[in-house]
Amino acid sequence: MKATYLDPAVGQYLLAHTTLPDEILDALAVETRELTGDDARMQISPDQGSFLTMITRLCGARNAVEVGTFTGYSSICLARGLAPGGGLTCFDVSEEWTAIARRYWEKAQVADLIDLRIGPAAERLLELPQHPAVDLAFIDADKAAYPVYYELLMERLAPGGLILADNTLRGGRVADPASDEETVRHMRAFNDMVTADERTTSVMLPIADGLTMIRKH
Ligand SMILES: C[S@@+](CC[C@H](N)C(=O)[O-])C[C@H]1O[C@@H](n2cnc3c(N)ncnc32)[C@H](O)[C@@H]1O
Repeated sequence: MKATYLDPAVGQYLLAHTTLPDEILDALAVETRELTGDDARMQISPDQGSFLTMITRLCGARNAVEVGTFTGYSSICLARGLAPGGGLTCFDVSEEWTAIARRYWEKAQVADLIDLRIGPAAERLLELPQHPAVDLAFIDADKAAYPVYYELLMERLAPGGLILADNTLRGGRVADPASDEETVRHMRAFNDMVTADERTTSVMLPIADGLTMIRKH
């Protein structure tokens, strides 16, 4: 349970009443813990994975983008929600972590739907054409660069398209005036920028570590 600001009993109840991940995602979570140790905390939570599949499907997304793939959990969830004929373009700097993702894309039978671009996402996103427009994008990489990813994606987003930004609550610390961590300051600045953006409407959801849904007008 990633939502650390929730009462643990409520968190367990919530998980018990959400569609569970399948054995492929469970195996990926176990292998990620074995191979990456503490870095495994970066992986999205099972309830968030179910949400990503559902929202991708509800949007009818055909052209989806992920910034921050790690070992592949969220990319499998996004790919599973794509409309027929759709595709997902993934951006990450790590060959090592995404090699695990590639293995699990094969197991999940979504490898043919995913195009992985290795390198700093702020540079590689510039190569993404404006057409076809992006229907849905998930941002889950280095927090300082969220505003850059947001602008690059907004330029490529279809009217009515969605950006989902992860970790926008930082364990609730964004709302704690005593918290002065660098990533918390970055996330407060990003959240303020999103709220002030008149091109969009947004909703901050208290799922996992905070997930903001931003819809372009
Ligand atoms: C929080 S993890 C992503 C977790 C993933 N969404 C999942 O469900 O497992 C963040 C990822 O962002 C990647 N990353 C960090 N800085 C980056 C950059 N400048 N460009 C592209 N990817 C970056 C890291 O290599 C890491 O895999």
